[in-house]
Amino acid sequence: MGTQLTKTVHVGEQTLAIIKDVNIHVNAGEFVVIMGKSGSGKSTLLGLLAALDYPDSGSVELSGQVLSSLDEDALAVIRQRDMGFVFQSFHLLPTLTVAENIAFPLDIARRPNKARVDELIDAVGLGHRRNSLPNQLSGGEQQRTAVARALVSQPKIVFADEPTGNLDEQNAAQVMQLLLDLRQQVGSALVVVTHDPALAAMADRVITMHDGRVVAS
Ligand SMILES: Nc1ncnc2c1ncn2[C@@H]1O[C@H](COP(=O)(O)OP(=O)(O)OP(=O)(O)O)[C@@H](O)[C@H]1O
Repeated sequence: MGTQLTKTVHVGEQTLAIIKDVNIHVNAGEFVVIMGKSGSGKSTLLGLLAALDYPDSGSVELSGQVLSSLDEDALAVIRQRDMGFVFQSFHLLPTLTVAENIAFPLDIARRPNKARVDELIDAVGLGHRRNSLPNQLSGGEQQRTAVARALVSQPKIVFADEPTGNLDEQNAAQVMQLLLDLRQQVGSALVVVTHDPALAAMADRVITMHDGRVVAS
C-alpha cells in the first residue's frame, strides 16, 4: 500500500529524513504489526499509510486508488468510509456519549444504523454505559468505545497507534482481543504500531523499523 515512501522534516536549518524509501504492502484482511525503537519512524509511517500526512515522495494506494494525489476533502471521505482509527490516548469526542461516539462515523457519512451501533456496544460490553460521557469511563472502557467506533463503518483497514499503551495488562489484553475479534468479523486489515511483544506474537506479519527504514519483515 506504500511504495518508495520518503518523508523529511525541517529542524532549524537542517532537513532530516525520517522515512527513507519504505515499501510496504498490506493484504486484504491481514494483521500487520510495526515495531522498532522509539524514534525509528513507526508513527510517521502509520500517518503516511493512513493518509493523515503526505509523503515527500512515493505513493500510498488503497484498493488500487492512489491516495497521495488526492486533496484533503477527497481523503476525508476515504478515511470516513474505508478506514478506522484507534489511538493511544483514545480521542473520543468529550461531549458525546458512548453510543454517540460509536455512531459518529456513520452519522457524518449520513448512514445512521442504530442496529449496528447497538450490536457493537454489546460486543464491547458497554451496554450499561451507553449514555455515559467519556470522562465518566475508565481507560479500558474508553478504548473499547474507540475500538467499536473504528469498526462501525466496516472499514477496509484499521490503523492503531499504541492502542494498549495507556492501559494495564488486563485491559490491554481485553481491548486487543476485541479489536482482533471485531476486525475478523468485518474482514478489515489491521496495522498496529506497538512495543508489545505479546501483540506482535498474534500478528500475521511483523515489520521492524530502524532509523526510518524497514529492516525486517
Ligand atoms: N514534525 C517533526 N519535526 C521534527 N522531527 C520529527 C517530526 N515528526 C517526527 N520527528 C522525528 O522523526 C523521528 C521518527 O518519529 P516517530 O514519531 O515516527 O517515531 P516512533 O518510532 O513512532 O517513536 P515512538 O515509539 O517514540 O512513538 C523521531 O526522531 C522524531 O523526533
